[in-house]
Amino acid sequence: MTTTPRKIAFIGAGNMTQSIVGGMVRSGYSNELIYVSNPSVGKLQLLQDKLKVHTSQDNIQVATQADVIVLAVKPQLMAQVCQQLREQVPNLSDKLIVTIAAGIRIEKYRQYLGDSIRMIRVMPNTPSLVGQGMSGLVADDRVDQTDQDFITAAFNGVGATLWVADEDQLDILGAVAGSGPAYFFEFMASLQKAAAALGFDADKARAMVQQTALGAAEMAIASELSLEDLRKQVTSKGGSTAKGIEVYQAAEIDKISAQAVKAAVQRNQEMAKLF
Ligand SMILES: NC(=O)C1=CN([C@@H]2O[C@H](COP(=O)(O)OP(=O)(O)OC[C@H]3O[C@@H](n4cnc5c(N)ncnc54)[C@H](OP(=O)(O)O)[C@@H]3O)[C@@H](O)[C@H]2O)C=CC1
Ligand SMILES: O=C(O)[C@@H]1CCC=N1
Repeated sequence: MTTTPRKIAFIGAGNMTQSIVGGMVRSGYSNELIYVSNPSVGKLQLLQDKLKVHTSQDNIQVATQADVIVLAVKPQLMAQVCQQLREQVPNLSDKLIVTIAAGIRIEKYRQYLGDSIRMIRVMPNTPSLVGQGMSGLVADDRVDQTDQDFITAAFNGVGATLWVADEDQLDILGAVAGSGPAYFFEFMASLQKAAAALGFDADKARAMVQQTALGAAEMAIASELSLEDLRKQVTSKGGSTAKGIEVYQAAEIDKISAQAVKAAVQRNQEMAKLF
């Protein structure tokens, strides 16, 4: 998909912006077209040194120059940041507004930024930094195909994209894929600790865990087998894996994941009300 490059401004230079901007530049998006603002200078300096994008401590300055504004602050700060943009950025309704914040609904942004905005909500994740992100997207009915293609291409540059039907689905995607890297890191850390407890030093334990995670993920992507069948391929009858899997199943791993995802969805819904 070829799209016309646009000037894109990120408001907030935290974890997620660092990942997306890093991934975009690495995938060939011109750093000349990327602007980032943040109140403290440390993160801006990092972006400037590594990626040579434009940086500023002034949200209004970067937002005014851009065709696309990406809101990348914590949900708690969104109202305040939007208020400032609404008051001080000329022609806001001509710009495409993208938000990556969890929870907050498009309807709320219309209250914050004015009823005439056009908006896409994206739910990315931090592996965008290494080009392996998973981003969910949903647009309001004012966004045209050109806007959708532009944002799809930008986020395809940092991984995979999935348009979802509505904001309820985005909450679920966020609870699985947005938060998901944290679940996988938690699980990987637990395996690392298990190996360390049996005598491996932490570095070697980490190396074996992360390479195994990578191999399993790549196999899952490459294979047409179900995840269940891939698991069975490893689980020799009467063998060692069966004993390990028995432990996970006895602890009801499916139930644990279902509870974790539900809890995260619920928090997205709470944030929609709170912020
Ligand atoms: N982290 C993740 O995995 C994901 C996060 N998200 C969403 O992305 C958004 C950002 O999250 P994340 O990057 O983790 O958060 P961070 O806290 O890492 O980043 C937020 C950034 O916003 C900056 N900031 C604070 N106040 C302002 C302001 N008034 N104007 C401009 N910038 C400001 C902060 O600067 P300073 O530190 O200097 O105060 C900080 O650098 C959230 O809404 C979250 O829901 C979505 C998907 C995944
Ligand atoms: O924890 C959060 O609220 C954000 C959204 C998904 C990942 N981080």
